[in-house]
Amino acid sequence: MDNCNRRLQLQILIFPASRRVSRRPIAIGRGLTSLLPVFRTAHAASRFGSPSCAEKAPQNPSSRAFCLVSRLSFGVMQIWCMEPYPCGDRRLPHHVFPPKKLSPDQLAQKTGVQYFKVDLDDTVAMKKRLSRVKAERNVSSSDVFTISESIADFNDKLEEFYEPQQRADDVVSLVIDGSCYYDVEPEEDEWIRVQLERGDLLVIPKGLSHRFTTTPKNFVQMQRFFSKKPDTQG
Ligand SMILES: CSCCC(=O)C(=O)O
Repeated sequence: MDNCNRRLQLQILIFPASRRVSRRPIAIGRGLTSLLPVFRTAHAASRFGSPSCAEKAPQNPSSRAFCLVSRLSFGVMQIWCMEPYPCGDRRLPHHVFPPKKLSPDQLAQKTGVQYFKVDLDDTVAMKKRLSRVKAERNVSSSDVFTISESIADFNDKLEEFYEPQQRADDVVSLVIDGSCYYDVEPEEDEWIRVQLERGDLLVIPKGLSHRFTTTPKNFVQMQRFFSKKPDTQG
């Protein structure tokens, strides 16, 4: 064994993998340091879309990694380009590589999709925003839609909602609790993923191909607004 290999082996013996991860960034504080392995798992999950790599992603869909990373995004809506043929769990992020994020303005320019942040605790502001969207989008009714893994046909529902749809009316949704993804397809096989959380209001213009799924939290409650009766929308 040459000197170089001997040094490498010594390093591995002295700092086994789990310790090496948490040693280097000690200067940034214990709290964040302890999150690093979590970030790494989540990053791996989001970076890779191939079947082999998807297997490296957290197996438990309501994983701690996802919840922590999503909480650390500080409530700003996240939008990114998705790989065209995602393999494995559709609730994983399936970023293109290298990841490409979009701003709400870029999303609007590219797809016509509009996004608003609504402060659900400020009733006056919320009503103002909603009545504007309702007037502009010709909304005549709404319902409250909840999906969670406690419902009997949860997986069937997810299958159903992940089928690409094109609606004759705008799709208007306000997330009241939990989180979800809407994927929109401005060009064939070019998917953009929008992650919505509490207070996010999204308007998908009529005719734009889109699909829906939960995040790994498996729970979302949202108010959906219709220009026709809700029972026409499944
Ligand atoms: C969970 S509601 C989402 C369904 C949908 O995308 C649609 O109705 O077009």
